[in-house]
Amino acid sequence: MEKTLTNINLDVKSMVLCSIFSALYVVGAFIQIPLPNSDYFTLQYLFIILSAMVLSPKKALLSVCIYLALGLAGFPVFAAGGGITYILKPSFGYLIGFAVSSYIVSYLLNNRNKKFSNFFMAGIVGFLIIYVIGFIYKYTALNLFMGVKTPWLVIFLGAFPIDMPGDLIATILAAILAPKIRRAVYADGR
Ligand SMILES: O=C(O)CCCC[C@@H]1SC[C@@H]2NC(=O)N[C@@H]21
Repeated sequence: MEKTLTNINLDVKSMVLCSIFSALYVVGAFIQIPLPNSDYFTLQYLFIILSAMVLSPKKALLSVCIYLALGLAGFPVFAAGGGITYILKPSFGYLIGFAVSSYIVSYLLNNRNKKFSNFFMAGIVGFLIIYVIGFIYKYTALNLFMGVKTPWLVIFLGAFPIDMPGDLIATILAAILAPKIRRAVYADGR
């Protein structure tokens, strides 16, 4: 299809947004409360879900991949630093979950009515993806890679009192903010 000036403008706009979100994941990782069992309450989740609600599936995934590449290359942009050995850390599963959920949440919203309930439901799917992948990885990392015997209940209870309620509130916040950001950014009502 022929590229019009408007198409190019929109593309530049979403690429800029994509980079802004990658930077926000870094900021989100710095705003944190360290918790037991290599867990951290951070604002990464809020920005991941928000970007998935605002960007197209490929752009949302790209913004997370840029972030992961920066961290794995050694920049201390994750909650506990960075570097290739970060893949052995118990919290790395959440980072994988960010990539998977960013694509799926955005995909679920494609061509959907942009009402709060659709944003919220898609966000809840993202929440479940991040926690399921995060928990399985954390269990494997602690029990197998690090040899620290940790039952599933301890993994679940570690995230239950602070992370999960915080991220449910973040999902609501993202579902409220996303339609407003989309209206401001996409003049074509996407
Ligand atoms: O090591 C990292 O950078 C990833 C940290 C991930 C923290 C997870 S995301 C889901 C849950 N909610 C939080 O606030 N913390 C955990």
